[in-house]
Amino acid sequence: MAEKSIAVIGAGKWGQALHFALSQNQKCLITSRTKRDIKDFVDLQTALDCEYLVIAIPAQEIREWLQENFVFSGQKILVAAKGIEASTGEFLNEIYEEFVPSKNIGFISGPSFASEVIQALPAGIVINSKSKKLYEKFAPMFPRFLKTYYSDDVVGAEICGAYKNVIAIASGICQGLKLGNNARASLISRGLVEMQRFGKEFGAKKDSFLGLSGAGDLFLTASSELSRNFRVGLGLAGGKKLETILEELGEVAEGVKTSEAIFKLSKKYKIYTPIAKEVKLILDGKNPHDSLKDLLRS
Ligand SMILES: NC(=O)C1=CN([C@@H]2O[C@H](COP(=O)(O)OP(=O)(O)OC[C@H]3O[C@@H](n4cnc5c(N)ncnc54)[C@H](OP(=O)(O)O)[C@@H]3O)[C@@H](O)[C@H]2O)C=CC1
Ligand SMILES: O=C(CO)COP(=O)(O)O
Repeated sequence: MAEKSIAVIGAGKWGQALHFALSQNQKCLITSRTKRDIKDFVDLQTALDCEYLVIAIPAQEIREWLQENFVFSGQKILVAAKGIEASTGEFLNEIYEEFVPSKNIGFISGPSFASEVIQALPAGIVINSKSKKLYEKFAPMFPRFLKTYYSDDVVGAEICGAYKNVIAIASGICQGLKLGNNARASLISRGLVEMQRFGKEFGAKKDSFLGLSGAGDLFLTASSELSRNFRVGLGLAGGKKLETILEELGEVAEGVKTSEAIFKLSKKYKIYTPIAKEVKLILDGKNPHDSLKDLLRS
């Protein structure tokens, strides 16, 4: 293993932004499934040989990718994805724990649009890990424009990052239907309560929902057209088919599949999650107007 070396795996929007950020303080390599003519691009094996890895492969794809490509040999890993596996309802930390010991892994959360990070605009992110030592190793690798915080609430951060994408879809629908700012604020704040209620069932800490990982990322994503999930909501409100919306987007919107996972988990554990449920029903074809009426009117 090449000691102190770092690589980003997955050169999508977020992977490239993280590569840019991590290249400020040290040399950072990058690799992806599709070869690209970009600075520091290497083959997968060269990246896997690095001591530090940042993995920016979407949640629904990661299990298969790990099974096919990854052998643990002491690497220290940060997971950049935000989502819950729809086929099993498993959180990313549960998937990764089959491959990586918990002291070697952390999860990035917090409000951080790739398009702003890649312009070196300031943001606060949280590195969530059972190991503070891991945080202390990664933190100095980030540039000053990304202020890093530590939390040991891995499951809380994961639920915040995944759930806010679903609320962002609902918020985009609300905006697309022109229901007004009051309605949108109601939806976002009820969404925060819903996320927290869901998280409680899995041992998440309340504070995570009130800080950068929860409220921070929710307010960002659920109120901006820079969010892919918010744009999915706008498209649904405009009567577009989901397939068309995703094709036009050309990037991942994790909230779509995550709403399925939340629906499943809520049923299994009997958790009251009305917004996520309506998002799932809309994605399955329910009229968005009827859904939002059901949610917002008494
Ligand atoms: N964009 C953002 O602002 C932020 C995104 N995130 C999260 O980061 C994750 C990635 O998002 P983002 O980079 O924006 O998404 P993109 O859609 O831009 O890119 C996803 C990348 O994942 C790679 N990929 C997809 N499927 C596979 C697979 N089966 N095997 C290997 N690689 C695969 C693709 O690589 P290739 O193109 O080489 O085929 C693609 O470039 C998501 O979970 C997202 O929620 C988190 C914070 C901010
Ligand atoms: O997680 C994000 C910002 O923190 C990005 O959100 P979208 O995937 O909706 O664009």
